[in-house]
Amino acid sequence: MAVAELSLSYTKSHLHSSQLSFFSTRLSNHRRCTFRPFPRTQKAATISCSVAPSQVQAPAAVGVEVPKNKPECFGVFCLTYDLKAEEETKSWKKLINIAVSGAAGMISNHLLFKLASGQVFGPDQPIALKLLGSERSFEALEGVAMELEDSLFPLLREVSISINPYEVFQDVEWALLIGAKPRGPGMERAGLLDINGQIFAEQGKALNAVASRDVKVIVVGNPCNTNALICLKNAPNIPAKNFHALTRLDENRAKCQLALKAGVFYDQVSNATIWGNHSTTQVPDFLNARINGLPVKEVIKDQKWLEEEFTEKVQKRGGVLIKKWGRSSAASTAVSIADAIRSLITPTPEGDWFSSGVYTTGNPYGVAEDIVFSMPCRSKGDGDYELVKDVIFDDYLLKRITKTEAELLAEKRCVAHLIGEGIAFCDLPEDTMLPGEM
Ligand SMILES: NC(=O)C1=CN([C@@H]2O[C@H](COP(=O)(O)OP(=O)(O)OC[C@H]3O[C@@H](n4cnc5c(N)ncnc54)[C@H](OP(=O)(O)O)[C@@H]3O)[C@@H](O)[C@H]2O)C=CC1
Ligand SMILES: O=C([O-])CC(=O)C(=O)O
Repeated sequence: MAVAELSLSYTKSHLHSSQLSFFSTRLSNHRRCTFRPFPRTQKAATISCSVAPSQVQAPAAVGVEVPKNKPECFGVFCLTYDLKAEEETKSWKKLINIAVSGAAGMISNHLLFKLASGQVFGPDQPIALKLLGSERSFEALEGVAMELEDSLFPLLREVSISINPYEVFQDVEWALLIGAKPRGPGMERAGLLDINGQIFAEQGKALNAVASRDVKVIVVGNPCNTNALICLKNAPNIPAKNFHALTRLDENRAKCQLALKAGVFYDQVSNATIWGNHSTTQVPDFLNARINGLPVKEVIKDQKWLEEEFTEKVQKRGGVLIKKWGRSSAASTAVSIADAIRSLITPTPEGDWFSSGVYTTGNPYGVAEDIVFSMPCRSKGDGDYELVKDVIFDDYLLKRITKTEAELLAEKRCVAHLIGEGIAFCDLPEDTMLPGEM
Protein backbone atom coordinates (compact mmCIF):
# COMPACT_ATOMS: atom_id res chain seq x y z
CA MET A 1 0.00 0.00 0.00
CA ALA A 2 1.35 3.39 -0.99
CA VAL A 3 2.12 5.89 1.70
CA ALA A 4 0.69 9.29 1.05
CA GLU A 5 2.21 12.22 2.84
CA LEU A 6 0.47 15.53 3.34
CA SER A 7 2.26 18.63 4.49
CA LEU A 8 -0.06 21.16 6.04
CA SER A 9 0.62 24.70 7.07
CA TYR A 10 -0.74 25.89 10.37
CA THR A 11 -3.15 28.75 10.83
CA LYS A 12 -5.27 28.33 13.90
CA SER A 13 -7.89 30.84 12.81
CA HIS A 14 -9.22 28.53 10.09
CA LEU A 15 -11.01 26.26 12.49
CA HIS A 16 -12.95 26.52 15.71
CA SER A 17 -10.83 25.04 18.47
CA SER A 18 -13.23 22.15 19.12
CA GLN A 19 -13.06 21.25 15.44
CA LEU A 20 -9.29 21.37 15.63
CA SER A 21 -9.46 19.10 18.63
CA PHE A 22 -11.70 16.64 16.83
CA PHE A 23 -9.66 16.77 13.65
CA SER A 24 -6.28 16.27 15.28
CA THR A 25 -7.49 13.63 17.70
CA ARG A 26 -9.04 11.62 14.91
CA LEU A 27 -5.91 11.88 12.78
CA SER A 28 -3.42 11.25 15.55
CA ASN A 29 -5.31 8.14 16.62
CA HIS A 30 -6.27 6.72 13.30
CA ARG A 31 -4.77 3.30 12.89
CA ARG A 32 -3.22 4.13 9.58
CA CYS A 33 -2.17 7.70 10.20
CA THR A 34 0.61 9.29 12.14
CA PHE A 35 0.32 12.92 12.99
CA ARG A 36 3.63 14.67 13.49
CA PRO A 37 3.40 18.25 14.66
CA PHE A 38 6.35 20.49 13.88
CA PRO A 39 7.79 22.70 16.61
CA ARG A 40 5.59 25.65 17.45
CA THR A 41 7.81 28.14 15.67
CA GLN A 42 7.46 26.43 12.29
CA LYS A 43 3.67 26.30 12.44
CA ALA A 44 3.32 23.27 10.19
CA ALA A 45 2.43 19.64 10.64
CA THR A 46 2.82 16.40 8.71
CA ILE A 47 0.30 13.64 8.48
CA SER A 48 1.44 10.30 7.04
CA CYS A 49 -1.28 7.87 6.13
CA SER A 50 -0.81 4.40 4.69
CA VAL A 51 -3.71 4.59 2.23
CA ALA A 52 -3.91 4.15 -1.52
CA PRO A 53 -3.44 7.44 -3.42
CA SER A 54 -7.04 7.40 -4.61
CA GLN A 55 -8.17 7.38 -0.98
CA VAL A 56 -6.10 10.39 -0.06
CA GLN A 57 -8.17 13.47 0.40
CA ALA A 58 -6.78 16.74 1.54
CA PRO A 59 -8.51 17.66 4.78
CA ALA A 60 -11.05 20.42 4.48
CA ALA A 61 -8.93 22.62 6.70
CA VAL A 62 -5.31 23.04 7.58
CA GLY A 63 -3.43 21.28 10.38
CA VAL A 64 -2.76 22.19 13.95
CA GLU A 65 0.00 21.84 16.46
CA VAL A 66 -0.72 19.02 18.90
CA PRO A 67 1.64 18.73 21.84
CA LYS A 68 2.73 15.11 22.14
CA ASN A 69 0.55 13.02 24.45
CA LYS A 70 -1.80 15.88 25.27
CA PRO A 71 -5.48 15.70 24.32
CA GLU A 72 -6.92 18.85 22.84
CA CYS A 73 -9.08 21.10 24.93
CA PHE A 74 -12.79 21.30 24.15
CA GLY A 75 -14.66 24.44 23.08
CA VAL A 76 -14.97 27.08 25.76
CA PHE A 77 -12.38 25.23 27.85
CA CYS A 78 -9.72 26.24 25.32
CA LEU A 79 -9.88 29.83 26.49
CA THR A 80 -7.23 30.75 29.02
CA TYR A 81 -7.81 32.91 32.04
CA ASP A 82 -5.60 34.54 34.59
CA LEU A 83 -6.89 32.74 37.68
CA LYS A 84 -5.08 35.16 39.98
CA ALA A 85 -7.05 38.05 38.52
CA GLU A 86 -10.32 36.52 39.72
CA GLU A 87 -11.01 37.40 43.34
CA GLU A 88 -12.89 34.20 44.23
CA THR A 89 -10.16 31.91 42.90
CA LYS A 90 -7.48 33.30 45.22
CA SER A 91 -8.36 30.81 47.96
CA TRP A 92 -8.63 27.87 45.57
CA LYS A 93 -6.36 24.85 45.68
CA LYS A 94 -4.09 23.81 42.82
CA LEU A 95 -6.01 22.37 39.87
CA ILE A 96 -6.22 18.56 39.77
CA ASN A 97 -6.47 16.36 36.68
CA ILE A 98 -9.17 13.70 36.65
CA ALA A 99 -9.47 11.09 33.90
CA VAL A 100 -12.80 9.35 33.30
CA SER A 101 -13.10 6.40 30.91
CA GLY A 102 -16.42 5.29 29.43
CA ALA A 103 -17.15 8.99 29.64
CA ALA A 104 -20.04 8.76 27.20
CA GLY A 105 -21.72 6.01 29.22
CA MET A 106 -24.60 6.16 31.68
CA ILE A 107 -22.66 6.21 34.94
CA SER A 108 -20.36 8.95 33.69
CA ASN A 109 -23.33 11.01 32.64
CA HIS A 110 -24.23 11.33 36.31
CA LEU A 111 -20.72 11.41 37.71
CA LEU A 112 -19.16 14.11 35.52
CA PHE A 113 -21.66 16.71 36.65
CA LYS A 114 -21.09 15.86 40.31
CA LEU A 115 -17.34 16.22 39.83
CA ALA A 116 -17.69 19.50 37.95
CA SER A 117 -20.08 21.01 40.50
CA GLY A 118 -17.62 20.69 43.39
CA GLN A 119 -19.74 18.15 45.29
CA VAL A 120 -16.94 15.60 45.31
CA PHE A 121 -13.60 17.39 45.67
CA GLY A 122 -14.95 20.46 47.43
CA PRO A 123 -15.94 24.06 46.66
CA ASP A 124 -12.32 25.31 46.52
CA GLN A 125 -10.91 22.60 44.26
CA PRO A 126 -10.70 23.49 40.55
CA ILE A 127 -10.57 20.46 38.28
CA ALA A 128 -9.62 19.44 34.76
CA LEU A 129 -11.73 16.62 33.29
CA LYS A 130 -10.02 14.37 30.76
CA LEU A 131 -12.58 12.21 29.03
CA LEU A 132 -11.65 8.90 27.44
CA GLY A 133 -13.87 7.39 24.77
CA SER A 134 -13.48 5.36 21.62
CA GLU A 135 -14.13 5.65 17.88
CA ARG A 136 -17.62 4.35 18.74
CA SER A 137 -18.38 7.06 21.20
CA PHE A 138 -16.41 10.06 19.96
CA GLU A 139 -19.42 12.09 18.86
CA ALA A 140 -21.27 11.22 22.03
CA LEU A 141 -18.24 12.44 23.97
CA GLU A 142 -18.45 15.74 22.16
CA GLY A 143 -22.10 15.92 23.21
CA VAL A 144 -21.14 15.30 26.84
CA ALA A 145 -18.45 18.00 26.63
CA MET A 146 -21.01 20.40 25.16
CA GLU A 147 -23.33 19.79 28.14
CA LEU A 148 -20.42 20.47 30.47
CA GLU A 149 -19.77 23.73 28.59
CA ASP A 150 -23.39 24.77 28.93
CA SER A 151 -23.44 24.07 32.67
CA LEU A 152 -21.10 27.01 33.43
CA PHE A 153 -19.46 25.28 36.41
CA PRO A 154 -16.97 27.74 37.98
CA LEU A 155 -14.64 25.01 39.23
CA LEU A 156 -14.42 23.22 35.89
CA ARG A 157 -11.40 24.84 34.31
CA GLU A 158 -10.49 22.35 31.56
CA VAL A 159 -12.21 19.63 29.57
CA SER A 160 -10.48 17.53 26.95
CA ILE A 161 -11.57 14.47 25.01
CA SER A 162 -9.58 11.73 23.35
CA ILE A 163 -9.65 8.08 22.43
CA ASN A 164 -6.01 7.59 23.37
CA PRO A 165 -5.36 6.58 27.01
CA TYR A 166 -1.74 7.76 26.76
CA GLU A 167 -3.05 11.27 26.09
CA VAL A 168 -5.88 11.19 28.60
CA PHE A 169 -3.85 9.81 31.51
CA GLN A 170 -1.01 12.31 31.18
CA ASP A 171 -0.29 13.65 34.72
CA VAL A 172 -3.69 12.58 36.09
CA GLU A 173 -4.09 12.44 39.86
CA TRP A 174 -7.33 10.45 39.67
CA ALA A 175 -8.37 7.84 37.08
CA LEU A 176 -12.00 6.72 37.25
CA LEU A 177 -12.15 3.71 34.97
CA ILE A 178 -15.79 3.14 34.11
CA GLY A 179 -15.75 2.06 30.46
CA ALA A 180 -16.14 -1.67 29.85
CA LYS A 181 -17.98 -3.93 27.49
CA PRO A 182 -21.25 -5.17 28.95
CA ARG A 183 -21.80 -8.93 28.95
CA GLY A 184 -23.94 -9.72 25.95
CA PRO A 185 -26.35 -12.65 25.45
CA GLY A 186 -24.57 -15.97 25.21
CA MET A 187 -21.22 -14.49 26.18
CA GLU A 188 -19.17 -16.63 28.56
CA ARG A 189 -17.87 -14.90 31.66
CA ALA A 190 -14.38 -16.00 30.60
CA GLY A 191 -14.92 -14.09 27.35
CA LEU A 192 -15.98 -10.99 29.28
CA LEU A 193 -12.93 -11.29 31.53
CA ASP A 194 -10.69 -11.51 28.49
CA ILE A 195 -12.22 -8.63 26.49
CA ASN A 196 -12.45 -6.25 29.42
CA GLY A 197 -9.15 -7.50 30.81
CA GLN A 198 -7.43 -6.36 27.63
CA ILE A 199 -8.93 -2.88 28.03
CA PHE A 200 -7.63 -2.69 31.60
CA ALA A 201 -4.21 -4.11 30.68
CA GLU A 202 -3.80 -1.36 28.10
CA GLN A 203 -5.03 1.29 30.49
CA GLY A 204 -2.67 0.01 33.22
CA LYS A 205 0.26 0.36 30.83
CA ALA A 206 -0.82 3.87 29.87
CA LEU A 207 -1.19 4.90 33.53
CA ASN A 208 2.22 3.45 34.25
CA ALA A 209 3.74 5.46 31.42
CA VAL A 210 2.19 8.89 31.88
CA ALA A 211 0.03 9.33 35.02
CA SER A 212 1.12 11.06 38.22
CA ARG A 213 3.12 8.54 40.32
CA ASP A 214 0.61 9.19 43.07
CA VAL A 215 -2.49 8.60 40.91
CA LYS A 216 -5.48 7.00 42.63
CA VAL A 217 -7.36 4.61 40.38
CA ILE A 218 -10.96 3.52 40.93
CA VAL A 219 -12.06 0.67 38.65
CA VAL A 220 -15.82 0.52 38.12
CA GLY A 221 -16.09 -1.40 34.81
CA ASN A 222 -16.97 -5.02 35.52
CA PRO A 223 -15.74 -7.49 36.57
CA CYS A 224 -14.18 -4.68 38.58
CA ASN A 225 -12.03 -6.60 41.09
CA THR A 226 -10.20 -8.59 38.45
CA ASN A 227 -10.04 -5.61 36.09
CA ALA A 228 -8.37 -3.66 38.91
CA LEU A 229 -5.90 -6.52 39.44
CA ILE A 230 -5.04 -6.54 35.73
CA CYS A 231 -4.66 -2.77 35.73
CA LEU A 232 -2.30 -2.67 38.70
CA LYS A 233 -0.20 -5.58 37.39
CA ASN A 234 0.32 -3.64 34.18
CA ALA A 235 1.36 -0.53 36.11
CA PRO A 236 4.33 -1.73 38.15
CA ASN A 237 5.65 1.79 38.78
CA ILE A 238 2.49 2.89 40.57
CA PRO A 239 1.92 1.53 44.11
CA ALA A 240 -0.56 -1.39 44.00
CA LYS A 241 -2.20 0.22 47.02
CA ASN A 242 -3.43 3.08 44.81
CA PHE A 243 -5.85 0.83 42.89
CA HIS A 244 -9.43 0.30 44.03
CA ALA A 245 -12.36 -1.74 42.72
CA LEU A 246 -15.68 -0.05 43.45
CA THR A 247 -17.68 -1.91 46.10
CA ARG A 248 -19.09 1.21 47.71
CA LEU A 249 -22.40 0.77 45.92
CA ASP A 250 -22.72 -2.63 47.61
CA GLU A 251 -21.93 -1.05 50.98
CA ASN A 252 -24.58 1.62 50.42
CA ARG A 253 -27.09 -1.04 49.42
CA ALA A 254 -26.31 -3.03 52.58
CA LYS A 255 -26.76 0.05 54.80
CA CYS A 256 -30.10 0.78 53.19
CA GLN A 257 -31.43 -2.73 53.79
CA LEU A 258 -30.28 -2.79 57.43
CA ALA A 259 -31.86 0.61 58.04
CA LEU A 260 -35.10 -0.52 56.46
CA LYS A 261 -35.30 -3.66 58.60
CA ALA A 262 -34.39 -1.80 61.81
CA GLY A 263 -36.75 1.11 61.06
CA VAL A 264 -34.03 3.75 61.39
CA PHE A 265 -32.73 6.38 59.01
CA TYR A 266 -29.80 5.02 57.04
CA ASP A 267 -27.29 7.46 58.49
CA GLN A 268 -27.56 5.46 61.72
CA VAL A 269 -25.90 2.43 60.11
CA SER A 270 -22.11 2.36 60.35
CA ASN A 271 -19.16 -0.03 60.09
CA ALA A 272 -20.67 -1.86 57.12
CA THR A 273 -18.14 -3.98 55.27
CA ILE A 274 -18.50 -5.70 51.95
CA TRP A 275 -15.98 -8.54 51.76
CA GLY A 276 -14.67 -9.95 48.49
CA ASN A 277 -15.84 -9.76 44.93
CA HIS A 278 -18.31 -7.30 43.36
CA SER A 279 -20.40 -10.29 42.32
CA THR A 280 -23.17 -12.38 43.81
CA THR A 281 -20.64 -14.06 46.14
CA GLN A 282 -19.90 -10.75 47.89
CA VAL A 283 -20.33 -10.87 51.66
CA PRO A 284 -22.22 -8.02 53.34
CA ASP A 285 -20.96 -8.25 56.92
CA PHE A 286 -23.72 -7.95 59.55
CA LEU A 287 -21.43 -9.24 62.31
CA ASN A 288 -19.31 -6.08 62.51
CA ALA A 289 -21.87 -3.53 61.26
CA ARG A 290 -23.60 -1.25 63.77
CA ILE A 291 -26.98 0.45 64.04
CA ASN A 292 -27.13 3.51 66.32
CA GLY A 293 -23.71 2.40 67.58
CA LEU A 294 -24.93 -1.07 68.61
CA PRO A 295 -23.99 -4.37 66.95
CA VAL A 296 -26.59 -5.17 64.26
CA LYS A 297 -27.43 -8.47 65.95
CA GLU A 298 -28.54 -6.60 69.10
CA VAL A 299 -30.98 -4.52 67.02
CA ILE A 300 -32.10 -7.05 64.40
CA LYS A 301 -32.59 -10.33 66.25
CA ASP A 302 -33.76 -12.25 63.19
CA GLN A 303 -30.59 -14.24 62.37
CA LYS A 304 -32.32 -16.13 59.54
CA TRP A 305 -33.22 -12.83 57.85
CA LEU A 306 -29.64 -11.59 58.21
CA GLU A 307 -28.06 -14.76 56.85
CA GLU A 308 -30.48 -15.40 54.03
CA GLU A 309 -32.69 -12.50 52.98
CA PHE A 310 -30.39 -9.60 53.78
CA THR A 311 -27.32 -11.21 52.27
CA GLU A 312 -29.07 -12.22 49.06
CA LYS A 313 -30.84 -8.88 48.72
CA VAL A 314 -27.53 -7.04 48.70
CA GLN A 315 -25.83 -9.57 46.45
CA LYS A 316 -28.60 -9.46 43.86
CA ARG A 317 -29.78 -5.87 44.18
CA GLY A 318 -28.21 -4.87 40.85
CA GLY A 319 -30.11 -7.59 38.97
CA VAL A 320 -33.46 -6.78 40.58
CA LEU A 321 -32.97 -3.15 39.65
CA ILE A 322 -32.20 -4.03 36.02
CA LYS A 323 -35.46 -6.01 35.85
CA LYS A 324 -37.43 -3.01 37.10
CA TRP A 325 -35.57 -0.14 35.46
CA GLY A 326 -34.47 -1.90 32.29
CA ARG A 327 -30.87 -0.78 32.69
CA SER A 328 -28.17 -1.11 35.30
CA SER A 329 -27.71 1.22 38.25
CA ALA A 330 -26.13 4.38 36.94
CA ALA A 331 -27.15 7.25 39.24
CA SER A 332 -26.55 5.30 42.46
CA THR A 333 -23.27 3.99 41.08
CA ALA A 334 -22.13 7.55 40.35
CA VAL A 335 -23.15 8.55 43.89
CA SER A 336 -21.12 5.66 45.28
CA ILE A 337 -18.05 6.65 43.21
CA ALA A 338 -18.37 10.15 44.69
CA ASP A 339 -18.64 8.56 48.18
CA ALA A 340 -15.58 6.39 47.49
CA ILE A 341 -13.51 9.43 46.48
CA ARG A 342 -14.70 11.51 49.43
CA SER A 343 -13.81 8.65 51.79
CA LEU A 344 -10.22 8.86 50.59
CA ILE A 345 -9.89 12.64 50.76
CA THR A 346 -11.63 13.24 54.10
CA PRO A 347 -10.64 11.68 57.44
CA THR A 348 -12.84 8.69 58.27
CA PRO A 349 -15.08 9.47 61.29
CA GLU A 350 -13.73 8.02 64.53
CA GLY A 351 -14.63 4.35 64.95
CA ASP A 352 -16.14 3.96 61.48
CA TRP A 353 -14.77 2.62 58.19
CA PHE A 354 -15.66 2.17 54.52
CA SER A 355 -15.38 -0.70 52.04
CA SER A 356 -13.17 -0.75 48.99
CA GLY A 357 -11.78 -3.48 46.76
CA VAL A 358 -8.05 -3.23 47.41
CA TYR A 359 -4.86 -5.23 46.88
CA THR A 360 -4.63 -8.03 49.44
CA THR A 361 -0.90 -8.48 49.79
CA GLY A 362 -0.06 -7.88 53.48
CA ASN A 363 -3.71 -7.98 54.68
CA PRO A 364 -4.26 -8.91 58.35
CA TYR A 365 -7.28 -11.19 57.75
CA GLY A 366 -5.62 -14.18 56.11
CA VAL A 367 -7.28 -13.48 52.74
CA ALA A 368 -5.19 -14.91 49.87
CA GLU A 369 -2.47 -12.51 48.73
CA ASP A 370 -2.20 -10.91 45.30
CA ILE A 371 -5.86 -10.38 44.46
CA VAL A 372 -8.19 -7.37 44.72
CA PHE A 373 -10.69 -8.01 47.51
CA SER A 374 -13.17 -5.72 49.20
CA MET A 375 -12.17 -5.06 52.80
CA PRO A 376 -12.75 -2.43 55.55
CA CYS A 377 -10.55 0.67 55.20
CA ARG A 378 -9.90 3.91 57.06
CA SER A 379 -8.30 7.05 55.65
CA LYS A 380 -6.62 10.11 57.15
CA GLY A 381 -8.00 12.03 54.20
CA ASP A 382 -4.74 12.12 52.27
CA GLY A 383 -5.90 9.80 49.48
CA ASP A 384 -4.30 6.80 51.17
CA TYR A 385 -5.94 4.23 53.49
CA GLU A 386 -5.17 1.57 56.10
CA LEU A 387 -6.99 -1.71 56.60
CA VAL A 388 -9.05 -1.92 59.79
CA LYS A 389 -7.65 -4.43 62.27
CA ASP A 390 -10.35 -4.66 64.93
CA VAL A 391 -12.94 -6.74 63.12
CA ILE A 392 -14.31 -10.05 64.31
CA PHE A 393 -15.15 -13.22 62.40
CA ASP A 394 -17.45 -16.17 63.03
CA ASP A 395 -17.86 -19.43 61.10
CA TYR A 396 -20.63 -18.05 58.89
CA LEU A 397 -18.56 -15.03 57.86
CA LEU A 398 -15.39 -17.05 57.29
CA LYS A 399 -17.22 -19.62 55.17
CA ARG A 400 -18.70 -16.89 52.95
CA ILE A 401 -15.37 -15.08 52.68
CA THR A 402 -13.71 -18.33 51.56
CA LYS A 403 -16.28 -18.72 48.79
CA THR A 404 -15.83 -15.22 47.36
CA GLU A 405 -12.05 -15.60 47.70
CA ALA A 406 -12.17 -18.86 45.69
CA GLU A 407 -14.13 -17.07 42.97
CA LEU A 408 -11.55 -14.29 42.73
CA LEU A 409 -8.69 -16.78 42.61
CA ALA A 410 -10.47 -18.54 39.74
CA GLU A 411 -10.97 -15.20 37.94
CA LYS A 412 -7.25 -14.56 38.39
CA ARG A 413 -6.34 -17.90 36.77
CA CYS A 414 -8.60 -16.90 33.87
CA VAL A 415 -6.58 -13.77 33.16
CA ALA A 416 -3.09 -15.16 33.82
CA HIS A 417 -2.10 -14.12 30.28
CA LEU A 418 -2.92 -10.49 31.10
CA ILE A 419 -0.99 -10.29 34.37
CA GLY A 420 2.28 -11.89 33.30
CA GLU A 421 1.52 -15.27 34.89
CA GLY A 422 1.67 -17.54 31.84
CA ILE A 423 -1.19 -19.41 30.22
CA ALA A 424 -4.73 -18.75 31.39
CA PHE A 425 -6.79 -21.62 32.76
CA CYS A 426 -10.45 -20.82 33.26
CA ASP A 427 -12.33 -22.94 35.81
CA LEU A 428 -14.81 -20.38 37.10
CA PRO A 429 -17.50 -21.60 39.49
CA GLU A 430 -20.77 -22.03 37.57
CA ASP A 431 -22.65 -19.56 39.70
CA THR A 432 -20.20 -16.71 39.11
CA MET A 433 -22.43 -13.73 38.29
CA LEU A 434 -22.22 -9.96 38.31
CA PRO A 435 -24.78 -8.35 40.63
CA GLY A 436 -26.61 -7.17 37.53
CA GLU A 437 -26.82 -10.59 35.93
CA MET A 438 -29.41 -12.19 38.17
N1 LIG B 1 -18.65 -1.67 40.34
C1 LIG B 1 -19.92 -1.33 40.39
O1 LIG B 1 -20.48 -1.14 41.48
C2 LIG B 1 -20.72 -1.17 39.16
C3 LIG B 1 -20.14 -1.38 37.94
N2 LIG B 1 -20.86 -1.22 36.79
C4 LIG B 1 -20.15 -1.42 35.53
O2 LIG B 1 -19.75 -0.14 35.02
C5 LIG B 1 -19.55 -0.26 33.61
C6 LIG B 1 -20.18 0.91 32.88
O3 LIG B 1 -21.55 0.95 33.10
P1 LIG B 1 -22.48 2.02 32.33
O4 LIG B 1 -21.88 3.36 32.37
O5 LIG B 1 -23.85 1.83 32.86
O6 LIG B 1 -22.42 1.41 30.89
P2 LIG B 1 -22.68 2.09 29.46
O7 LIG B 1 -22.93 0.95 28.55
O8 LIG B 1 -23.64 3.20 29.56
O9 LIG B 1 -21.25 2.73 29.14
C7 LIG B 1 -20.14 1.92 29.13
C8 LIG B 1 -19.08 2.54 28.28
O10 LIG B 1 -18.08 1.55 28.17
C9 LIG B 1 -17.41 1.74 26.97
N3 LIG B 1 -16.84 0.53 26.37
C10 LIG B 1 -15.55 0.20 26.49
N4 LIG B 1 -15.28 -0.90 25.80
C11 LIG B 1 -16.42 -1.29 25.21
C12 LIG B 1 -16.74 -2.37 24.35
N5 LIG B 1 -15.83 -3.27 23.97
N6 LIG B 1 -18.02 -2.46 23.93
C13 LIG B 1 -18.95 -1.56 24.31
N7 LIG B 1 -18.68 -0.53 25.13
C14 LIG B 1 -17.42 -0.39 25.57
C15 LIG B 1 -18.34 2.48 26.06
O11 LIG B 1 -17.69 3.68 25.77
P3 LIG B 1 -16.60 3.82 24.67
O12 LIG B 1 -17.23 3.43 23.37
O13 LIG B 1 -16.27 5.26 24.77
O14 LIG B 1 -15.44 2.95 25.06
C16 LIG B 1 -19.55 2.83 26.88
O15 LIG B 1 -19.85 4.20 26.80
C17 LIG B 1 -20.09 -1.63 33.23
O16 LIG B 1 -18.99 -2.52 33.14
C18 LIG B 1 -20.96 -2.01 34.42
O17 LIG B 1 -21.10 -3.40 34.55
C19 LIG B 1 -22.17 -0.82 36.81
C20 LIG B 1 -22.81 -0.62 38.02
C21 LIG B 1 -22.14 -0.81 39.28
O1 LIG C 1 -23.76 -6.03 36.73
C1 LIG C 1 -23.82 -4.81 36.44
O2 LIG C 1 -23.39 -4.32 35.40
C2 LIG C 1 -24.41 -3.88 37.43
C3 LIG C 1 -23.67 -3.91 38.71
O3 LIG C 1 -22.49 -4.18 38.82
C4 LIG C 1 -24.43 -3.57 39.91
O4 LIG C 1 -25.57 -3.12 39.80
O5 LIG C 1 -23.88 -3.73 41.00
